Amino acid sequence: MHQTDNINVHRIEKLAPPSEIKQEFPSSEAAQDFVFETRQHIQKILAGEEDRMIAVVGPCSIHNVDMAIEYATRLKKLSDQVSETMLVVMRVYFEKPRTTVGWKGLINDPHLDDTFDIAEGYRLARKLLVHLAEAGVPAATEALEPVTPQYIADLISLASIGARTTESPTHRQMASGLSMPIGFKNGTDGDLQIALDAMTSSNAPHSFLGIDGEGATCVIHSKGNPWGHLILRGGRSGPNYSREKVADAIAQLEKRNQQPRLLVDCSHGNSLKDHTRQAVAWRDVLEQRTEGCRAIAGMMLESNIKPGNQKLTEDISQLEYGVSITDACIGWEETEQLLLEAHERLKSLVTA
Ligand SMILES: O=C[C@H](O)[C@H](O)COP(=O)(O)O
Ligand SMILES: C=C(OP(=O)(O)O)C(=O)O
Repeated sequence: MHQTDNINVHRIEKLAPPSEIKQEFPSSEAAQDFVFETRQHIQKILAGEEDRMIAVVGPCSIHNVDMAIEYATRLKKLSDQVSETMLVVMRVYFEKPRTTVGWKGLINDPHLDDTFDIAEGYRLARKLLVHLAEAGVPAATEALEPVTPQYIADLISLASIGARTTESPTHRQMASGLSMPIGFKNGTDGDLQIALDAMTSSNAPHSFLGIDGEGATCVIHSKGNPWGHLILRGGRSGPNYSREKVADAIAQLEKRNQQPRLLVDCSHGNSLKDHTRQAVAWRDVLEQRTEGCRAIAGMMLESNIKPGNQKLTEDISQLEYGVSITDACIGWEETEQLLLEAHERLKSLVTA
């Protein structure tokens, strides 16, 4: 008899359920309150009820928890300085959707050596997220694997669905049940339609497959997520943060009776993947906002302790501390400069 299933599967491992990992790294009452309150502020900004902007700032990916904590410590100090004009949320991206193949992030491969110790990945992710929430640093992440939210979503204030998965019904369903506001990136080709459709889809209730806290397969009946928003990230057709492109995005949102609120990702297609161009996008978008474009609710920067990026080598002891192992990021000095500059320019827009 020929075997007809699991032909292309090498091995299947059981994974500790969310409840077990959460018990190891529980979130405190203070952390829960902090996440709850941060989400409320983000919602108010998205609804146009707060004059501040959202600034999602941080590494392309987290590959070293100590490094992430050092980054967060710097960011906390900086966000306190600019808190009157911006709600700074740290990019704490644990899952990387690759174009083809490559390291898929700290959760998938926490030891950076293709051992795929996912249970340890979830432990490290929770350990870091608990630390951040207790230190008063809000976390934003990309929601990629549909089971991951059961492990970490209680500690996340803002999520996004990436350019490669915005068109996926599975991700839209997952988004419909997530507890935090969720941004949808336009497609890698620059197409906005898939993100607009994703907002409509995730705003509706869905019944779909997922896991519960014990790791059992379940049917999840979601209510719909009313806090979907658009993220302009540029694409193969070029950047899409110009006045013209932003006006077109707003018109498309309005035509669909969707809230005309969006975030601009200054990296990816909007920087043509050249980190030195993120500042160009940042300043342009900031000018649009200071000229009165209220629909721009926030901006995103890929930033790290040191600028640029490096290849993930087999000998990880050779990795340079503070440098991204995925997309190139701006360094800390430039991050500080861009946020402080934005703070000065946004002051006049904030009513006491
Ligand atoms: O932000 C991260 C990357 O742009 C995304 O994961 C795709 O990366 P890749 O094209 O290097 O695989
Ligand atoms: C993968 C990312 O972006 P995008 O989906 O826009 O490529 C990201 O923000 O890490």
